[in-house]
Amino acid sequence: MNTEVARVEVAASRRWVVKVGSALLTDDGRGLDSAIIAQLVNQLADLRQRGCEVVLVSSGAVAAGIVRLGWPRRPASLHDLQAAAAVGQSILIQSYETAFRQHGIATAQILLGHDDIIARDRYLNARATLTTLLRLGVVPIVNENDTVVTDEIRFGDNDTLAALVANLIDADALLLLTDQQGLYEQDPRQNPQARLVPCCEVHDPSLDAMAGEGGALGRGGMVTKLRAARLAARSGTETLIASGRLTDVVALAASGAGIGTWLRTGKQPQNARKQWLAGMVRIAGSLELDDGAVRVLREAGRSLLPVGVRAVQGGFRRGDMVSCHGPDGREVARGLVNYSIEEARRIIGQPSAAIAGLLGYQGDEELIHRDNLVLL
Ligand SMILES: Nc1ncnc2c1ncn2[C@@H]1O[C@H](COP(=O)(O)OP(=O)(O)O)[C@@H](O)[C@H]1O
Ligand SMILES: N[C@@H](CCC(=O)OP(=O)(O)O)C(=O)O
Repeated sequence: MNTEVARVEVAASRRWVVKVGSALLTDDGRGLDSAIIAQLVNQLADLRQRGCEVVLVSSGAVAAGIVRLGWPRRPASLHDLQAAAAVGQSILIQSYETAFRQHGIATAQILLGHDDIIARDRYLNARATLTTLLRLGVVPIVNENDTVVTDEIRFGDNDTLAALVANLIDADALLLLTDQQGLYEQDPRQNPQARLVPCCEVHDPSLDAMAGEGGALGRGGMVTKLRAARLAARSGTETLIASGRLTDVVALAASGAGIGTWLRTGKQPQNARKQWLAGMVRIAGSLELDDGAVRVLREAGRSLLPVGVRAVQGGFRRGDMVSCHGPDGREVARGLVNYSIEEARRIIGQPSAAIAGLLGYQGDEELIHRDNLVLL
């Protein structure tokens, strides 16, 4: 694996997901470390100054809540953990909002479960909200919705959540900040002589034997980071695992400096994204397009508007995958549809400006947005 090429490519990344683990943020469970938060926020503000978009995925709610409630250790009971997360989440978000405000940057709290990203209709909603926030210049701060999820809080798996967010917004790079310099050939807590892996193809099977579990806070360790990097690679996102304690780690990562462990996708991002979208779900229906719609999809890479659709078939709901055919019956594209079949029947053949009048509410102007469309 050519480390130099990898770093130069990643230095060109524009859309970043940065994930910060509890181990780093809470000094291994001793409450939120405001110095680390301030430092991190300064660095993310600088990244924004370079013209990059940033989504922050931050853990730390449970650890902050435990300290606020005066509990001596992490509880075993699921409901206690959920209560601690609820207490800690507001402390966490308040700390970030205060720190980002110093830079004139607004933040947004986004609480998600894995199901919110896997269910097709919620996927579209989450994607639209996140991309709208990025367009508005806001930094979304994502955490698990610990009040309602159970598996995630049990396994403490914000690494997977960060990867799913990277898929959701087609991030160019995923930066996993933790308390180690990167992935070592063996857990350095067990073998301090272990060597750092600087760069590797993400699907290389030799990595599995290297990655071990997490520290005292009982989380996923490098196992979930490696799994997250593999998930992120589905949408062409490159992953860097690095130490959040390294001075200027974000700037170093963004300039392609030789730090941490890069896990490369080995694929063109566009191809990876299309394959991922195409292989995602079963086809729930079909749309018959007119010649004009086929042409703009193929030649101009545009979204599919209701006006270019002549007929619809199947039993699809918002967020389902549908296939799009030309007048000659040949399949030209597949994509995630913004309306159910009942709604689609009422708006096809009509200009988007008429949607509000036809449905009684203003939905998306496209039947399928170009970001959710794969040409065949
Ligand atoms: N091969 C490895 N290289 C580096 N760290 C490893 C490895 N295997 C296991 N680990 C452990 O993973 C921990 C980081 O993961 P975790 O505790 O889940 O942190 P975070 O809160 O940042 O997600 C490290 O402190 C380390 O003990
Ligand atoms: N939602 C939990 C996340 C726990 C978690 O994933 O922790 P980590 O492995 O440190 O990223 C919290 O905020 O405490």
